[in-house]
Amino acid sequence: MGITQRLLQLPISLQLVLVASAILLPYTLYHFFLHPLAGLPGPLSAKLGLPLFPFLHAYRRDYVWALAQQHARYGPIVRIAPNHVSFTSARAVEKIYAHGSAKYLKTDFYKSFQVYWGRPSLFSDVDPHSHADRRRAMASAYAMSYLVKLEECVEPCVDLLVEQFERMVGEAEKSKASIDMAKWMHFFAMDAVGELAFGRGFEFLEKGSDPNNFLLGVSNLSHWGSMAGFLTPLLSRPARVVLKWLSGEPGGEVVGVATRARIDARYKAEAAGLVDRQDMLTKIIRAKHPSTGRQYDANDSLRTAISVVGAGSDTTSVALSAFFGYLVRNGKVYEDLQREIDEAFERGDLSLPAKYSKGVQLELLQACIKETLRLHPPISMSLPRLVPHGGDVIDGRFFPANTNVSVSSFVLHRTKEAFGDDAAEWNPYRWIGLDEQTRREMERVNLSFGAGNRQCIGKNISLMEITKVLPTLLYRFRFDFVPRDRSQRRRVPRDSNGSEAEPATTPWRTNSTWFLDVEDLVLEVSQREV
Ligand code: HEM
Repeated sequence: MGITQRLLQLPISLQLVLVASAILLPYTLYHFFLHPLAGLPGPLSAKLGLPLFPFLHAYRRDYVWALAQQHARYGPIVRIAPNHVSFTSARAVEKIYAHGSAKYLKTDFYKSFQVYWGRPSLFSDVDPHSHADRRRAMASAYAMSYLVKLEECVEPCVDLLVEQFERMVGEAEKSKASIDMAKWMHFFAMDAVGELAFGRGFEFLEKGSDPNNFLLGVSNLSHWGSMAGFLTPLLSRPARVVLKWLSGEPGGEVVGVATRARIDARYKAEAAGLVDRQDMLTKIIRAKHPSTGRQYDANDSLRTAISVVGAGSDTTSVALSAFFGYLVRNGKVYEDLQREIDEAFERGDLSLPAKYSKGVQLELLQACIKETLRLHPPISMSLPRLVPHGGDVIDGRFFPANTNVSVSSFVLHRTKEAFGDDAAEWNPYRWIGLDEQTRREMERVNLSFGAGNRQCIGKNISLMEITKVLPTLLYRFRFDFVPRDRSQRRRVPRDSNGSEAEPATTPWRTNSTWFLDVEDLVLEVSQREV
């Protein structure tokens, strides 16, 4: 009997396995032995040609910790997917995210968001020319000179947050309220961004709740985006359905539903000449395409405003929550910071709510914010870029054109090479009293807001929000972490080093999707005598 006949006599399932192996074998052998990245260390799946490692850990919401483990095991250069290399050195940062250079472009990873919303936004646009046009058109909405106007829009949210805390403390037994700071910081950041980008907050602070599961929708979208990014070329309709199922309901479409009506109403008011409010939405609607001079249409404005919500809400809320999570565990810093804030109020430098221009002068406060963003960078995904035409040398090794390369801020910021022996610790004093040279070296490896042409355009807005709300809350209230036993926790907490933490001593749970989310940060809040 010939070999073909013998094979045909095998059970059909075995025949299918053999056919699949015959097709896949050359593919895996190529990736293992012949691919230009073959020989680089990394997870086996990458060597076999499968993007399983990043996808699986995005799905499990533990991407940053898994990546940190790979680097601890293999060193500063790791092949994490068939065509994706992760680095952890200052030299790689300088090459990949060089300032003033558009050589290394964003990869298809970002296109997953285009697939979701139909067209690119300022954040997800991978084309350097249309991105440059968008960035120029939107520059005035983010300009430093406009910040004072935006600060006025955010102020009612700070007042409302304080009122709600006063109410909760007033109603609590012994005037000590257990408040989930992660939830309330999320409400604050989302309402603030709503005021800026949609002309009105989303009423989370007013209601103290999220009846339409809007925040869950944003969080599920962030999970979706982190998984989908690694599969972009394969994002067929069935794959999208499966990803949607994996990331859960509701999806990001709740954002579109909640925001469309606001944009339409503002367009009508704008046409009738009834808009005198100076917020980002005014700028977004009036923005003109730099080349054609034409205004963007309502769909474009909606996408731009949604991208402000996507990029500017969870990031700020994560930063605020992480700040409290670290502060309550560091008594000495808390004491010093409280003194700095109280003295500023006594001198009359700060008033309620705190002004950005004054808060920015508080040295320790600013150091605490910087340190929080260092150790807990709110964007948890690495920011992949394409090696340009002709290939390039990174970290002493040549990489061919179109290799995906990235540096994870989370992993880089925790290396001793970047931040010294105590890199894994929250130590705000590291940012104080630096000579110019050391400060520049630390900034060189500080990727919290990204770097280069695609650096965060909303950095000043978010620092304004954070600098207003923190001294205001810390002046009015005392925050303590009261150890809780396991039965009081919704889930076993994970500390920011990724390990399952002792529930009694860890104030939060963290997750790594697009954002390094903070959850379940319940603190005991009481009013201070001021
Ligand atoms: C603590 C708060 C924030 C952090 C840590 C943060 C971080 C970042 C990072 C790392 C990037 C670069 C992403 C990449 O290279 O792929 C980025 C981009 C961006 N951010 Fe932020 N962000 C924050 C707040 C905000 C706010 C409040 C806004 C809007 C009001 C905003 C709007 C944007 C936009 C539009 C981009 C895309 C810019 C471009 O590609 O030209 N961000 N952000």
